Amino acid sequence: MVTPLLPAHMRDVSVTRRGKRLLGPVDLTLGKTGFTILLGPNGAGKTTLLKALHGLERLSTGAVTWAVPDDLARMRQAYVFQSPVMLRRSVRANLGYPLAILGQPKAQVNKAVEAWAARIGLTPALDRPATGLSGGEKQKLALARALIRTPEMLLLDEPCANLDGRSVKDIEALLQSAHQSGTRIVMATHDLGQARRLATEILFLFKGRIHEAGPAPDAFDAPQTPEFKSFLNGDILI
Ligand SMILES: Nc1ncnc2c1ncn2[C@@H]1O[C@H](COP(=O)(O)OP(=O)(O)OP(=O)(O)O)[C@@H](O)[C@H]1O
Repeated sequence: MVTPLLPAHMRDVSVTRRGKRLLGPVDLTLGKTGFTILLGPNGAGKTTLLKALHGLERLSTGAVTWAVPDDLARMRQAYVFQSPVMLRRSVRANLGYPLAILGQPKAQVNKAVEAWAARIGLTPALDRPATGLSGGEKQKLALARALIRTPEMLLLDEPCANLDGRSVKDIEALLQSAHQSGTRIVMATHDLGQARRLATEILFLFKGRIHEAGPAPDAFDAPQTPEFKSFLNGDILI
C-alpha cells in the first residue's frame, strides 16, 4: 500500500528576509482531506506560506514535514502560480508535459491531453502556441496541467485574480471536482465570495501570523478574532 502524503505539519515555521519577518512563527496541521482557503490582506504572507509548504521558500526557523520523505512529497503535489507560466510550445505540449516527463507512453499522454483539453474547452486550440491564449484560458490550462497527473495535494496562489465571471466559474468547477475526487487543496484568494463557495476550512493570515483557523461555516458565521471580524466587515487592516 502507498503511504498517504498527509497529514502535513508546519512547526515553528518562520521566513525572515533582510531582517523583516514575512511569515511566522506558524504552527499548522493540514489533515488528510479538505479545501483550505487562505485569506488575508495584501502582504499578509499567503504566498510565502504556500511556497514554504511546497518547499520553495528557505525557512529561517522550523520545519515542514509530510507523511513521506520530502522528495516524494514534492512529486505528489502541484503548485499553480498566480500568473500562469506557459512553456513556449503548443497547448498540447503544455498539457502533456507533466506526463511526458514521467515517461508515460505517447499514446497514453495524448489520450489524457485530449480528455483534459475537452474539459477546459481548448480542443480547437490544441496545436496553437499556449502563449497566445487569453488570461482565463492560460489559467485553465495551468490548472489542467497541474491536475493531469492527479496530485494528492494542490496548492494555488490566487488562480482567479483578474479573470472574468465565466472563467472563475469554470475554474471553480474544476477545483470542486478535484476536491470531490480526493485532492487536498490549499488556495489563497482575495475573493470572500469564492472562499464561501469553496472552503471547508479557513486560515486567516495577518502580518505573517495565523489569526483564525477552523471549519469554514463556523469561521464565517462566528469569527473568533477581532482581525478576522474586521476583515469580513471589509475594514482596511493595517
Ligand atoms: N524575497 C522577499 N524579500 C523581501 N520581502 C519579501 C520577499 N517576498 C515577499 N516579501 C514581502 O513579504 C510580505 C508577505 O508577502 P506575500 O507575497 O507572502 O503576501 P500575500 O499575503 O501573498 O500578499 P498579496 O495578497 O499581496 O499577494 C510582503 O510584505 C512582501 O512585500
